[in-house]
Amino acid sequence: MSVAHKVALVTGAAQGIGRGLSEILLKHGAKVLLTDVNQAAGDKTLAELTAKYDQSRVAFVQCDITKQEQLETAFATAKSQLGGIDIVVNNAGIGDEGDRWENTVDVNLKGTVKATKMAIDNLRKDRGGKGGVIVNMASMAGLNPNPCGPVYCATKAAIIMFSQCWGMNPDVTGNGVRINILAPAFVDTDLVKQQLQKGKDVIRPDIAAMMVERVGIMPVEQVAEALLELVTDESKHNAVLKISASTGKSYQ
Ligand SMILES: NC(=O)C1=CN([C@@H]2O[C@H](COP(=O)(O)OP(=O)(O)OC[C@H]3O[C@@H](n4cnc5c(N)ncnc54)[C@H](O)[C@@H]3O)[C@@H](O)[C@H]2O)C=CC1
Ligand SMILES: CCCCC/C=C\C=C\C(=O)C/C=C\C/C=C\CCCC(=O)O
Repeated sequence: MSVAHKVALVTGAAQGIGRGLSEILLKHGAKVLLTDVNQAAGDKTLAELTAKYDQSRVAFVQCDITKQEQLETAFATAKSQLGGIDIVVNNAGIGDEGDRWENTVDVNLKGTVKATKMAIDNLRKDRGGKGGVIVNMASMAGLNPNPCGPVYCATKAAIIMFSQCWGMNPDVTGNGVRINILAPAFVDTDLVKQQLQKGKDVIRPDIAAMMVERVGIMPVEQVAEALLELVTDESKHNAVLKISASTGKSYQ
């Protein structure tokens, strides 16, 4: 499926991986609704992207994925402002592992669950949608255990299982909806910089540093190419695409 003229909604799109995923979709002709909890960063990214792409193809709406009503507004905005919804990328996530670990469950797991359920409801042909594809952002940390971020790893493992359970539901597949999962290893973003370089909220940052040394850190663009594959290749459904700087892409 070509993404040209399709409408994508991307969560956590103001910076990092989400911004990169949004940009590759724009480059290939999609319309993109950037959504993010951070209004200032979203406004800045929108200004930068409208300077590069047709401004009728990109918009921003503030949306905290833990808030049902803000998600509803975001999905409604994609329809009213960009003309529909074909692609939903549930990318927003955080890595707090210290005293704020419950936030990590709230955002990574509960927020992704809320947004996925809303995406399914909006895409299903029997509910007025056109069908389409959902890509949920997991992590290699949700597949390979490590001692550095037990809560983070658990949320990412849960995203994989949750997504695959919905992805094998005939009410979803039978109504034109594909669900895929992206599982990157380390990517060059603020999340990694803050958690690894400053040791913020990472349990055993020394071991995390050794993992980075062994696996390497990818540019955001490498993850964006992997997303495009999951969106455009219609044979990919319930696929878990792993990607790392050292081993490249492979399907689980
Ligand atoms: N950077 C990495 O090495 C890897 C990151 N990931 C995942 O990729 C996703 C993006 O991470 P990065 O770009 O690295 O992080 P980042 O911290 O650079 O960007 C995350 C974005 O999500 C937004 N966000 C945070 N909480 C939100 C909420 N409640 N609602 C809406 N937006 C929210 C932030 O404002 C920010 O713009 C996350 O789900 C992360 O777990 C997965 C594998 C590796
Ligand atoms: C979870 C590691 C500590 C926290 C570091 C900060 C952010 C990391 C975010 C990620 O999602 C990192 C992704 C993968 C790390 C886990 C495994 C990589 C090793 C894969 C392998 O064994 O080949």
